[in-house]
Amino acid sequence: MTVANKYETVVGLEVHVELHTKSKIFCGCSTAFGAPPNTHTCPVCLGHPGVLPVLNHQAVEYAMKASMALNCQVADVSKFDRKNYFYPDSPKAYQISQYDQPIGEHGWIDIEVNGETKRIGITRVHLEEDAGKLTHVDGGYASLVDFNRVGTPLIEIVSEPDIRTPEEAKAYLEKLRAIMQYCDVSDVKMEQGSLRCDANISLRPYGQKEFGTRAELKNMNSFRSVQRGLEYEQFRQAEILDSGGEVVQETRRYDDAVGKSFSMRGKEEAHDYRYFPDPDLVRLHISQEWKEEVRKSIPELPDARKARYEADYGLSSYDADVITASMGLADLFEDSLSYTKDAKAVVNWIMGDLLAYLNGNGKELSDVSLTGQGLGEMIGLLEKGTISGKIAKTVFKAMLESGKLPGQIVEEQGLVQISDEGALLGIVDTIIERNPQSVEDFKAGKQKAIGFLVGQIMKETKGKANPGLINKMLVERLNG
Ligand SMILES: Nc1ncnc2c1ncn2[C@@H]1O[C@H](COP(=O)(O)OP(=O)(O)OP(=O)(O)O)[C@@H](O)[C@H]1O
Ligand SMILES: [Mg+2]
Ligand SMILES: [Mg+2]
Repeated sequence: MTVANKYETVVGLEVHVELHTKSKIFCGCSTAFGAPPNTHTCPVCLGHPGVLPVLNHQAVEYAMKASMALNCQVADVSKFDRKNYFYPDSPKAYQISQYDQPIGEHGWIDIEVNGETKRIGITRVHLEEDAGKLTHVDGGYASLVDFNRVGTPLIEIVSEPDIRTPEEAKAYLEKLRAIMQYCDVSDVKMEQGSLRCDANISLRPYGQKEFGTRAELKNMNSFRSVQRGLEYEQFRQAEILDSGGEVVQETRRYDDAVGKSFSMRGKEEAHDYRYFPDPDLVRLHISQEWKEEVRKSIPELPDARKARYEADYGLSSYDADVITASMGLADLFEDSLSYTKDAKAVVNWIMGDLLAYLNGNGKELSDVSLTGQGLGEMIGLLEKGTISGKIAKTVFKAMLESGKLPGQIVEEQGLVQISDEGALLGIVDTIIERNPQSVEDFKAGKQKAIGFLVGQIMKETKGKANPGLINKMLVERLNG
C-alpha cells in the first residue's frame, strides 16, 4: 500500500473538553444539558451591547487542574483574546479564547501502542467559551439556533504533531479522556459533545524533514470514527501526492456512514481571526499558592494506578490498561478488593462478563448497578462453594440489572448449590439409568463420557448441583 511504503503520516489533535461547572464561563447562566432552547441565556452570553463578562473562578481552576495533569507548565499570567469570525451559532461574532498566553503549555502524556510506550507532546491548554447549537431543517433551507450552550467553558488541548498512526491517535484520545475523567473536570462524553476532536493530518515522504500540508478533519463522533477518518485521509492524500498533486490546506467533514471526508472550507490562518486582547477582561494572575492548592486536588492518575495494579496485584500490562482506562472500572476493581482477596478473579469478571455485557447491550458502567461489594461477595460465594460457576453467571447478570447483593439474589431465586450427597443420590441414579450408552463408554475407558453425564445432572438441577461432587459420585458408582 502506498502509505506504508512511501509516506509517513503526521497527526496533531485538537481536543475540546467541556468543563462541568454549574454556570457558564462569563455569566451566571446554568450549563445544564437538555433545557428547552434558549432558556439558559442572558444579555452577557447573548452578546448584547454594554454588558461585561465576569470570569468563572471554578472554570479557571479546572483548566489549571487539567493542565497540571497533562504535565503542562501553568502560566503566572494568562489573558483572554477575541477570536473574530462570523457564524450563526455565535451571537457576538467573536469567541473569547486565549491566543498567546494560555493557561497551560509544554505538557505531554504517554500512550501505549503495541506494547510500546510513546510520549506525545501537548502544545497548549487554553480556556474558551463554547458556541451554540444549530439544527438544520427544511432540507437545509433553514436553521434553528439554540444558544443554551453558548458560554459553556471549554478547554482546548492541542497536541504536538507527534502522532504517527491512526491507532496512536485513538490511544492518545483514550488516555486523554481517562486523565480528564480522573481529574473530574468534565463528563468527557463524545456522544453528548462534552469531548470533541478535530484531527489534523498530513503526509510526507519518509526522510523528509518538513511537514506536508495538513487537512483538518471534523465531525467525528467516536474515537473509532477518528481512527477511521484518519485512515481514509491517509489514502486520499497519498493518492493526490502519488499523482503529482498538492494537498489543499482545508477543513474537511468526515462522514463515518460513508467512510469518506468532504471539503467544508479553506482553513483559516491564525491572522485571519484578527486576535486581540479582550478589553473587557483583566489579566489573570495565578499565584504560586493557588497553583499549589490546585495541585493538591489532583488524584492518582491512570498511569500511576496502572503501575500500582501491576505491582500490587500482579495484573498484566494489558489488563491494567483496560481497567485504568475508565475510572469507573478502576474504582470497581478496588472497591471489590474490600470484599475479596482474589484480585485475579475480580479482573476476570470485569474483563469477561462485565465488558461483554456492556458492549453487547450498548451500555456504560454507569447504566448498570454493579458495586464492588456485590462483585466481591459473589466471588466469596463461589469460593465457599455456595454457588457454582454456572449459577454465578446468572447471579452476576441479576446484579447488573437489579443492583441487589448476590446473597439476596441467591436466596430469592433458590440458587444455592446442592453440595449434599444425600440430596444428589436420586438424580445421579436416574441419569445413570437413562444413559446406558454413556455408562458403557465410560466402562470401556472413554473418560469423556463422564462429562456428558455431569452435564445432564447440571441440566436437571438447573445448574445447582456441585459439579465436583457429582463427578466424584459418578466415578464411585460406575467403578463400584
Ligand atoms: N503539517 C501538519 N500535519 C499534521 N498536523 C499538524 C501539522 N501542522 C500542525 N499540525 C497540528 O495541527 C493542530 C493545529 O491546532 P491549532 O489549534 O494550533 O491551530 P488551528 O487548527 O489552526 O486553529 P483552530 O483552533 O482555529 O482550529 C495541532 O495539533 C498541530 O500539532
Ligand atoms: Mg483547528
Ligand atoms: Mg485549535
